[in-house]
Order: sequence, then structure tokens, then C-alpha cells
Amino acid sequence: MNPYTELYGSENRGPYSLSEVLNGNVTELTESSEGPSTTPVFHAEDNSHDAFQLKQKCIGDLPAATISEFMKLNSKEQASTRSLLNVANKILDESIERKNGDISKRVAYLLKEVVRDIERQISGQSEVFKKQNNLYKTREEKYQSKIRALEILAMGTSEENEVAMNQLRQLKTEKTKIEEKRKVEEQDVIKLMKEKAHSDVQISNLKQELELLKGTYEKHSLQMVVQAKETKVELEKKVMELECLLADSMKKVEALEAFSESKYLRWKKKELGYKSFIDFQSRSLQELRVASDSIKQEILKTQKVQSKEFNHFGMKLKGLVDAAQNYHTVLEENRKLYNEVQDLKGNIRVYCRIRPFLPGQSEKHTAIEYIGESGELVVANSSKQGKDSHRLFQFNKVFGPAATQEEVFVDTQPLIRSVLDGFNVCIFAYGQSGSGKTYTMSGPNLSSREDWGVNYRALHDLFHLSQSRRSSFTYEVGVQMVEIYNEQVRDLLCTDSSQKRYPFFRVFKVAFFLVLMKVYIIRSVLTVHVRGTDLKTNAVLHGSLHLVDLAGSERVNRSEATGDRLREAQHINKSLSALGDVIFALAQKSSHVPFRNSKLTQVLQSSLGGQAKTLMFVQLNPDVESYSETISTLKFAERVSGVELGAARSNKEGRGVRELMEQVAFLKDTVAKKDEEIGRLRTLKPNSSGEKRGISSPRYGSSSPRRHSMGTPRESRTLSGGKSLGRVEKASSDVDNSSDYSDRHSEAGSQQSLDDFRHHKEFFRQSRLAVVESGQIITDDVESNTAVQDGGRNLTEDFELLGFGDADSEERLSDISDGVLSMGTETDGSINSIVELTLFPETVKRPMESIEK
Ligand SMILES: Nc1ncnc2c1ncn2[C@@H]1O[C@H](COP(=O)(O)OP(=O)(O)OP(=O)(O)O)[C@@H](O)[C@H]1O
Repeated sequence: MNPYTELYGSENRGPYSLSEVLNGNVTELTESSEGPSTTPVFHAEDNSHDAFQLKQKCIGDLPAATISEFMKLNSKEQASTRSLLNVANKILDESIERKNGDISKRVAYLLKEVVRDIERQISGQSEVFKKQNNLYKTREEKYQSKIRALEILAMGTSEENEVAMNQLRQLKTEKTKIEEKRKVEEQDVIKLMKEKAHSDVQISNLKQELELLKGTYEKHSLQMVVQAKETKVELEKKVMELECLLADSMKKVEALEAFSESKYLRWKKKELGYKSFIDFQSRSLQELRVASDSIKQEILKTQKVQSKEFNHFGMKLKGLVDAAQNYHTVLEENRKLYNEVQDLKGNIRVYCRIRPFLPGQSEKHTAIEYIGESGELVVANSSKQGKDSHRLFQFNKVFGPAATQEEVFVDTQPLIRSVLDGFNVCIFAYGQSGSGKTYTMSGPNLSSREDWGVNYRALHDLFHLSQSRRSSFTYEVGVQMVEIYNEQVRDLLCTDSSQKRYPFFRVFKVAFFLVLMKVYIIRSVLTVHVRGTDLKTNAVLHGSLHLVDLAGSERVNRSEATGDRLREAQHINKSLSALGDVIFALAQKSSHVPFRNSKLTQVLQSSLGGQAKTLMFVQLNPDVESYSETISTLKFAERVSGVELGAARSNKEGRGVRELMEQVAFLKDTVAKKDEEIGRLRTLKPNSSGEKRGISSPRYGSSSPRRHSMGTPRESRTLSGGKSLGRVEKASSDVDNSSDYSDRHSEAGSQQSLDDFRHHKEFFRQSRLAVVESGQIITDDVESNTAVQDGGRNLTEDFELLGFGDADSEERLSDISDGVLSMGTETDGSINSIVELTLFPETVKRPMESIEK
């Protein structure tokens, strides 16, 4: 708004006049700046204006009274100019006092107006003074002419002179008065001029101040304008933003409104739907109530009828439950009987286990179609046609992919425990590579108890069971690891060669062995020999547990092996096919079972040849790509399950048998001493038979039956069958592999020697078979024993002549062969019995010494 408008309330209203100030309206003027204009101010202005005009128009013709009045008015005006200046000064002083030198716009404007009024008044007054002077001059001239006229007249008439003289006097007095007046007025004019000069100075000061104020005001207003512009821009921006926000909000509001509207409509619809539904429901409820009442009635009726029928039915059901119980008892009995028949027949138990698909094999297809509770297994191959697409097999038990190690062991445990009752037990795993044999036998991770395989669980279990039987039995346990492939036998608990003769430890040492087992991951055959003594009857029992993790059963061409690996695979294959032959012969009840065709079958002879309990784990890879391997594995397993070994027998020895065993051991020891003597004698006669027969090494001089072997030193012998990945060498300890022997010993011996060897070997084999087949473990009298020993000694000597002596005592177990089997001390010709006799010399020796005495 225009500050002037603000000051005066309306733009049409003119500024305040000086007359207002002169009339003493200064305070009123200041106070009324906000209110409407006051009427008396305009009246005062009008009066002064009228007075001024009156002076200008009529002064020349005015009578003396009027002129004096006019003069009064002039002096009045001078007084008003003075008071006007006083007012201005007063306003300035007040402003300076109040505002500390800052004069407000309003005051500045007021002062400007006052100064303008003063200027106007002063210029008016000077005009008036000029006119008055002119007037006085004309009047003076008039009076001069009148005087002259009167003097002329005076000269004419004395009367007239007289009158004229009077008039003249009057005029003279008037003139002096006027002159006096004029002097006074001139003094006033001088005063006024002085005042005017003073006012001019004041005005110029005020003008300067006004200029200064104007400058600062303009500056300030300029700043204000700039600020206002900036603020305006900012505000505009903000307004824009707010407008955008507002637009967004409006949109959202619109969307929300639309949404709520649609929701409202939906709810409305739903409400209507519910209402109609509730109506319908309440109607239905009513109907239902009616119906339920009638149904209740009917139910009551039916209940009565039913309770009668229930009673009747209960009677019948009881009969049925009794019948079912009988049926289950019969079934249970049947199963027991079947198992007993199986036990009596000595059937090899066959458990089939299917491994799950390994991580990353999720896309593979399974060949396993059905797993029955009672050992049924159906395998299928969708790519095959006809009867080949589905095959059904029946085993003692089938473990599916989800079966745990614990579940598998629970079914194996009774068999393992029978070792402590003197039974020979053999558990072996068969199946193609990667089918889970090692997983089942050893477990993937010994540090996790749930992962333990049959091996570790069996040892653990035997240890705990033997501990719990401490009050009636003392048990001694020896553990061997036989790596069939390169014929190593390790007695894990022996620390040096002298101790090697005593691998049997008190049973508590088994705990130590369990710790050792964690160090060695046992795969190669693990054999646990148990000897228990009944504390009441003194009867001694021997039990052994073979745990065999066989090599992969897949065909050689499938294994894609070359070089050493190929030869190894061939050997493995050979031993597995030897196993197949043995199984086949057993299944056919053939009179000759070719146990000696491979080391594997030799080791397993005690378990397959009768009196033992044998369990085979058939491991399957579920992948349909392994279908043909799976089928051949299952066929083999089927054949194995048909093998009857005869009822298992416990190796319990009465006192008599034990004494005889002890005698045998004594005699063996005597023979050994004699052998040593012969050896000594031979060293006394160098260049004797060794040279003649082409045998040079005195190393083979020892003729101990225990230490003699038909084979070469251990490092040159290889046999296939176990899971070892050791060296592959072309050799066999068997008579059927004697061509290998002849090859290897061609440098050392002649053809004659070989013939002798074959002759003696055959002789030994027949003797052993005779002993084994007659079921005799040893002969009844010492004489016959001695005869056998003599025969053995002779043969030993012959062997020595041929150069097939033992390598050294530390490796005697690796030299187990037919030569050893010729000893009359064998129980069944198997490695198991040989190992026992070899490992027990000390324990049988002491009693024999007392007999001798
Ligand atoms: N029941 C099972 N559950 C989980 N994984 C298994 C199972 N059986 C086997 N496996 C896994 O399958 C793989 C092959 O198993 P394993 O080595 O025991 O086979 P194998 O028949 O002993 O093989 P090879 O004859 O080549 O030694 C291993 O990784 C093993 O952990």
C-alpha cells in the first residue's frame, strides 16, 4: 500500500495544511493519522485563503480602517509563519528524541509539507509587501497631488483654505501615523527577512537530512525489495512444491476415495450376500432343527437296535481276534521254524542293501521298484522289454536307501554275538564299485558314532558283551587284518617282533584296539579271534569273526582300468569268480569245492565250508544305468542264498580235546627244535644239498613246519581277492596257479624240483583233505601224530631242498599255504585255524611240558 495512503487513510485526501498546525492541531494531526480527516482543518484553510484574496483585490480602493485591518492581518500572517517554523522545529525535536535520530516517513513527509507551506507563505508575504509598497507610493503620490490642489485652492479662498488647511493637517497627522506604521512594518519586514534567512538555513538543513534519510530509506527499501524478491522466489518455489504435493495428495485422495468406494461397494455386496446367506441359513437351520428332531428320534431307535447288534458283533469280533492272535502266533512260529530250518541247513544269510543316490545325482532314475517287508525286491528297467524289464528276488532282508547303519547292525548283531559262544562267523559285502560296501562294513566316518559300520560296531559290541559276561567267562581277543591281495597279515596290537607271537590280549585291550581302529581305516579282511574260558566247566571255546569288504564286482571292461590297475582288476575278478565257483559248488552240493582257487576263498573257507554262520551283504547301486550289474549281482546273491552249509557248530572244546591240542602243540614244538638242529647241522656242512639242488640261500634253511611254506618269500607273492590296492604281481599260492610258481622259480630251481614240488603239494593236499573230510581235527594217539610230524618233517626237508623255505619268522603268516596245511595240527585247513595254532604256541606249550615230565 502507498505509504501516503497509509498515512492519510485515503489517497484522495490532501496533505494537512499549515493552518491546521497554526490552529494548534499538531497533536490532533499526529493522532488522527490513522483516523478520518478532521473538518475544522479545512475551514481554517478556507478562511486564510479568503483573507488573502480580499487583500489582493480591494486594497487600492479600501478606506483607512480597512487598510489598517489589512495591516493587522499581515502582522498576523507573520506571526503564523513564525509559529509554523516553531511547529516544524518542535516536530523535528520530538522525532529526534523519540526515534534516536530516525525520522519516520510520515514525519519526513509532514516536514516537507510544512516547509512547502512556509515557502508558499513567505513568497505570499513578499508579494503582499511589494504590493503594499506600491500602494503606499501611489497613495503618497495621490496625497501629494491633493496637497498641491489644495494649496492652489487655498490660495483661492481663505475659507476654503481653512477647510483645506484642516484637511491638510488631518492628512499630515495621518501621514505621520502612516509613516510610523510603515517604519514599524519595515522593521517587521527586516525581521521577517531575517527569520526567512534563518528558516532557509533550517530548511536547507532539513532538506539535507531529508536527502540523507531518503538515501538510507531508498537503500533500505531496495534491500527490502531484493529480500522481498528472494523471499518471493523461495515462496514461489515452496508454493510450487506445495502445489505438487497437493496435486499428489489430491491424486492419492482420489485413488483412496475410489478404492474405498469400490471396497464399500464390495462390502455392501458381501453384506447383502451374507444377509441373504444368513436368511437362507436361518431358514435351513429351522428346517434342520425340525429334521434333527426327527433324526434324533430315529437315532434313538437305531441306537437301541445297534446296541443289540454291537453286542452280537462284539461276540463275533472276539472270536475273530482270538483267531487272528492264533494266526499271528502260528506265523511267528512258522518264521521261527523257518529260521531254525535255515540254521539247521546252514544257509548263507543274504541281506541286500540299496544305497541312496549321492548328492548331485537327483536327476538319475532308480531301478528299484519295490522293497518288501519280508525280503522281496523287484528291480525294473523301463528300457527293456518282456520279462527282462522286471525281476523279483527274495532275500533274508532288504534294506532300502533310507536304512541307517544302526538298523543294519541290529539285524546283524545276533550273528556277531554268537562269536562269543564259539561260532565262526563271516560277514562279507559284495557288489559293484561304489555300491556302498565300505559304507556298510566300515562306515563313512569313524568319528561319528551313527556312521559306524558293521566292523566297528561289531568290535564295540563284542567288547561290551564280553565285559558283561565277566562273572562266568574270561575272554581273550586277537585281531588281525589280512590284506589278501598282497598277503599281508597285520596283528594290530603287536608292537615288536617278539610280541608278535602273542597277538591275543586280555579282552580289556580291545578298548585300546577300538582306539587304534580309528587311526587305521580298516578295509583289506578283518578277523577277530575270540578265545573264551568257561569259569565253571573250564571248557574253552574259540570263535572267529571275519569281516570282509570285497573288491568291486563289476566286469573288467566296465572298470576301464589299464596297466597295473587292469591286472589288479583281473586278479580281483579272478578271485571273485573263484568265489562264485565255490558258491556254485556248495549250492550244487558238489563233492569237490574249489576253495583253493584263490586266496579269498581260502580265507573264507572256514566260513563257507561248514560249521560257520555266514552273512553276505549284497550292495546295490540304485541307478538304472547300473541295471545289468545290479542283475548279475542279484543273481549271484540268489545263488549264495541257496547255499546250505549245514548247521553251524560251536567250537567248544572239552578238557580231553584241549589236552590233545596241547599235545599236538608240544609235538610241533619238538619238531621245530629238530628242525633247528637240522638247520644247524646244515650250516656246519656248507656246499652240501643247496649246491646240488641249485638252492643257494641258507635263509630257507629253517624247517619248522609252522614256518615252512610252499610259496616264495612274501614280497614276491600276490593273490587277488581283497580290497587292497597294493601291487599286482602274477602269482598265486594255489596248486592251480603253480605255473606262476614255476615261472618265478625257474631261475632258482630245475624242472625236476618243480615236479617234486607238485608231487609233494598234491600229497599234502590229499592228506589235508583226508583229515578235514573225516571231520577229525587231530589224531587220537600221539604215535599217529608223530607219524604225521615225521612225514611233515621229511616233506619240510624236501621243501628246503627245493628252496621253498620261509622268508623269516616275522612274516610267517603271509606264508600260509598248503605246506602248512600238511601239519596234523590243523582243525579244518582254513587260515583261521592255522592262524590260531600259529598264534597260540606258548599257551599250549606249558601243559605239554608237564605231560612230558
Ligand atoms: N547307505 C548309504 N548312505 C549314504 N551314502 C552311501 C551309502 N552307501 C554308500 N554311500 C556312499 O556312496 C559312495 C560309495 O560307497 P563305498 O565307497 O562304500 O562303495 P564301495 O562299494 O565300497 O566302492 P569300491 O568297491 O569302489 O570301494 C560313498 O561316497 C559312500 O559314502
